[in-house]
Amino acid sequence: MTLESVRYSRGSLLVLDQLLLPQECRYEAVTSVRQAWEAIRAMKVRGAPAIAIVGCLSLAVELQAGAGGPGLEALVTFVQDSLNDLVTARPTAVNMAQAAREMSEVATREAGREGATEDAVRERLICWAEHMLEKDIKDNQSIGDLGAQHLLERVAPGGGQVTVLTHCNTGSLATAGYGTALGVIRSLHALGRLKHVFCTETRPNNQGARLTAYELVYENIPATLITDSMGATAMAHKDVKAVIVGADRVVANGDTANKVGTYQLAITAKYHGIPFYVAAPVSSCDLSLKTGQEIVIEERPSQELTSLGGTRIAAPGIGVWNPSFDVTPHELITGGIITERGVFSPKELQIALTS
Ligand SMILES: CSC[C@H]1O[C@H](OP(=O)(O)O)[C@H](O)[C@@H]1O
Repeated sequence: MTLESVRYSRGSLLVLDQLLLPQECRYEAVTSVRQAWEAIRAMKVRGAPAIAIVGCLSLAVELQAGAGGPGLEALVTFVQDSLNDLVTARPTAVNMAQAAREMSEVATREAGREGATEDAVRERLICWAEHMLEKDIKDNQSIGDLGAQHLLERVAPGGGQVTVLTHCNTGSLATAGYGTALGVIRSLHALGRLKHVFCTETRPNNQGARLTAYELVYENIPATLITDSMGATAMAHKDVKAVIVGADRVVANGDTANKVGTYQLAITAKYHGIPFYVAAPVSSCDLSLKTGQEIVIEERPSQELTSLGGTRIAAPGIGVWNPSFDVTPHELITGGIITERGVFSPKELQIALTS
């Protein structure tokens, strides 16, 4: 059985409180968009695809319970207001914003149909959100398989096993299941071609140590935890053949926002001649932005740096800068961008996704 970030059945949404892992595996009911917003903001649920899925499913749960209306106009306004609210929970990952745009279009289109009824529009919106959940798992499996194949052809064409390094959590917990970068690692393991994974500890909330390590142990994948600052020495001494990370937003020129620390790993990988891959669904690609400079980077509360488990560790009075993400320039993404539609160089991405 794989780990589930989300448990959903019509009218009921449970999310795994990831702040409690690995000590406790507790699911929490989400019955409203407001609760979803709070769970996303607090990082109980996290990861670009999982954020969008939980956001849209929370709206589906409210719609199933009869929220919105009466009347088509009031229903559409309720849906749009709810989606606009969800987008504000965390700004960097693009998936929630893309999903909000699409779901909002569905609401407007369905409500505008001749003879449209409130019940029919409600049903269509709920089905749309449910479909997201199914699609994400399939997309991740494609990312995993395409990425593993590409990576092996590049770094181990003659056969044999490979050691890889990954950053942050991009697994089942960050998606509807299987994972993006961690999906590639799962596929390598399933093929018998994975020798070892190095996973970084990662801020905020030590997601690598608490979540990625948990998933790797759970799946019996051979893995070692390192601190973020050990990336260079791991590449120099541990026969790392590729670095694979996820993404919160990939823009038109291939620049990629991902968990802070990604950028330094990409520089280090280039220095060592190690291919650097980004694995992300098309829903994490934002072709409306030309370069990474346009991406809004979320800044997290200072307590995430100054305290550990509720105990203050930093000198009182010290200033804090705590960006949650950084942007890796496209020229450092030397392996490619792995999507469910194929593996593309940053230069190829825009044309590949629009043709
Ligand atoms: C497949 S998830 C992509 C992305 O999400 C994480 O961000 P966060 O934990 O802040 O939600 C991280 O940057 C992952 O690489």
